[in-house]
Amino acid sequence: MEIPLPYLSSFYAAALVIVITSILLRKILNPHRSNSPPGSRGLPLIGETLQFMAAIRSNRGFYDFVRIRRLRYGSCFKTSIFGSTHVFVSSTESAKAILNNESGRFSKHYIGSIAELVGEKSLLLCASQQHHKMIRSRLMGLVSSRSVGTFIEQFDELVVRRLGRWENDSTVVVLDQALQVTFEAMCKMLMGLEGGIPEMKSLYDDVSSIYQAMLAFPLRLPWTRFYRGLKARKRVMERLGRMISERRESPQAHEEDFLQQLLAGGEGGSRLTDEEIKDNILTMIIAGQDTTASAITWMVKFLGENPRVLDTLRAEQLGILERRSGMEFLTAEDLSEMSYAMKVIKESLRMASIVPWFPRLALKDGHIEGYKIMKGWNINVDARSIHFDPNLYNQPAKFNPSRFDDDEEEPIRASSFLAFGMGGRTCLGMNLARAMMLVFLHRLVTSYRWEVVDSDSSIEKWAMFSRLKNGCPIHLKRNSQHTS
Ligand code: HEM
Repeated sequence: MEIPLPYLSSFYAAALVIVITSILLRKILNPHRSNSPPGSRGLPLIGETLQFMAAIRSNRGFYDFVRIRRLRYGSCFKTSIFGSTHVFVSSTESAKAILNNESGRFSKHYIGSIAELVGEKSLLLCASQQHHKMIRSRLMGLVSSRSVGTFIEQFDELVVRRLGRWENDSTVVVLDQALQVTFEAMCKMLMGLEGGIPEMKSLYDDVSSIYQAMLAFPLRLPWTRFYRGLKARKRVMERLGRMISERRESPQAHEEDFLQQLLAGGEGGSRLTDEEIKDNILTMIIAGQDTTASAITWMVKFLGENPRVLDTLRAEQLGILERRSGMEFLTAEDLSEMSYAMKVIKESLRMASIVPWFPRLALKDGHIEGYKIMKGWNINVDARSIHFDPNLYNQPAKFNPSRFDDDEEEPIRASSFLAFGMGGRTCLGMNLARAMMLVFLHRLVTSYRWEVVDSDSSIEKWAMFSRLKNGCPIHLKRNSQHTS
């Protein structure tokens, strides 16, 4: 049946009047919206949560949700996820203002499910500046130059042992190897746990379940990912609780690891509570293991795809290997000589943008990039977009470590490189992360030649940090002239 033309045009005219009236009414009833950042709030109540969840479950990764909207709306846009308004910003000026937070207008804020999984006493979550300062100062012992020095040698021992087990002419999955070695390193440093004991395997599985639950829909039903994460957290907390009790009963029986330092208390008798200690040990494992392992995996992939860069890197690393011949494990001094490797690391971190955005909460009404921001909104600094901004990085999609040369005409400014964040919440473990990446790189390029077997760049579903789905499988040939 055909609808007569006059009816059709009056239908369209009526629809147009309704749309215009509703836009005008919304502006009159809610004056704040007029200067609000562009973007869609999606459906009533659920907003754009379904689209966000779809991105998490896709092979393009959860950043794709942000990327699409950034292209559609520009460098500052808003959306609504899990019942809250989220604003994403990607100019370096806004990033500096928000992350340095001199105005005190912002605090750190994660979605509730993450807070429940890592624990409310975690450094990652401390919202009050004073509480954050206290916890951070107590955790600083982990990254003192003495601790980092000891850690480098311990980590090198673990890497040498692991790479020594790889068979010539075989294929290994870099992500699996890196996750295991970074996990062993964190457990050794934090709790004095040695690899190979059965406890480590169950701890590894529990930490993986917690990680996998971080972006899951927060449903507490026994078959859900979130519920499994909460159960795993409970087991980790119980295990840490038992460890703390044993150490209190016989303090001399334990070596000087980080847990022991925390139990001993700081200068002036300041101590963290058991809850603070447990939440922060878990935080360090999660923050330290997954990020660093993902970064190592991307780095190996980028190097495999850029043979010239790999040749320059190998020449530098073989030079260092020869200079230190006969010495056992790498030291902080050795790492300080790895200037090209350091640029490879920076470039890999830029391109991988492991932590793609940094979440904050607006504590007051205010303005960002000329738009009105309301108290209680989530403000996210989109670091990935800054890392790929062609005004800041020439040919941003090209893997080019030399862009970090000191004598570059326009050196890269601190606010353009946000791999470890900026301001008071800068990554606590960045020196450990850099050290792990340098050590892994040194041993890999001096012991093996490799080819990336599967160049697929799909992102792992549900991953909180950007991780390659195939884990980057590489085929290895032992470098017979230069084994350590
Ligand atoms: C390549 C590896 C790593 C990357 C890319 C990375 C990245 C980041 C970033 C971007 C932040 C700041 C987030 C924000 O401002 O919202 C951060 C914070 C943090 N990172 Fe890392 N991280 C890495 C490794 C590590 C390691 C090895 C540890 C510990 C052993 C660690 C512990 C932490 C902690 C505790 C915080 C919270 C700091 C605070 O709020 O004061 N990270 N990390």
